[in-house]
Amino acid sequence: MTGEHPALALRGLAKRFDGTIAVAGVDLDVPAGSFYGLLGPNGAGKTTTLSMAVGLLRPDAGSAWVLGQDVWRDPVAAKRLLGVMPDGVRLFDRLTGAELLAYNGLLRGMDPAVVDQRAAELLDVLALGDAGRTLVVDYSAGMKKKIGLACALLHGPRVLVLDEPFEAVDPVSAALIRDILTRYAAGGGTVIFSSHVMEVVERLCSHVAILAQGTIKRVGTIADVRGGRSLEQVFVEVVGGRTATGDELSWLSR
Ligand SMILES: Nc1ncnc2c1ncn2[C@@H]1O[C@H](COP(=O)(O)OP(=O)(O)OP(=O)(O)O)[C@@H](O)[C@H]1O
Repeated sequence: MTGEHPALALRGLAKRFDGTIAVAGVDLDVPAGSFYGLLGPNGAGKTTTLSMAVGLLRPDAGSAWVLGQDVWRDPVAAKRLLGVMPDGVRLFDRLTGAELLAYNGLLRGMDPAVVDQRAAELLDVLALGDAGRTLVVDYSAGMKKKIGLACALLHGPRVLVLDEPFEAVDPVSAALIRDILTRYAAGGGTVIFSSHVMEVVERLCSHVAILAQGTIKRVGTIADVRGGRSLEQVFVEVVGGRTATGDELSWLSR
């Protein structure tokens, strides 16, 4: 039974790299059926947190559960429920998009006929149909995002975890991805994605967490976190940041 569990539950997740604390003890509950945005500035620890949450990076401390399945104790059960689009992880890029999808489907033990049918549909919906015979290594950055999303969706996961899905994606493709994710969430799936883009999170998400310096600074529904202000105002207040005095870079002025 997974019905009563959060889609994703993180407790005390922590990671250090060579003495630098990347993630300093993250607790988070992502309700099943929510559309969850993980916001944070560069270096906040978003990728590290999501990688530990989905079983790609072993935490120094803490635990992660997907719909009640322990990601680190029972990775196979957890990964069956998960679709993941990591950031910066190399795809097997000497394959065409269609071959990459077939490879992913067969690795997951799916029926080849189902893989073929879903792969064709995903390539078509993501406007990658014409690129079906192009090697992924020759795809643009945005096309790589889209084939990564197709790989994450292929087995019909219950929970989708996407690292920066809108980065390097043109507005038309971004709208396409938004549409697919909205339909997926409307069908009962849970989406959690990291982003720097306030408008996307504000437009799509039911919930948001703001991460800075490896800890969660704000968490809740979008309305609760905003508290009547814009998300950008809250983000800047939480994250801080230096204000230019106007004297810097004067050598750039003609
Ligand atoms: N493999 C690694 N080795 C050493 N340091 C790392 C490694 N991965 C991440 N870090 C450090 O951990 C911190 C958090 O990085 P992380 O990539 O999780 O942040 P992020 O919020 O995803 O950033 P961005 O928005 O820029 O992608 C940073 O200080 C980064 O330099």
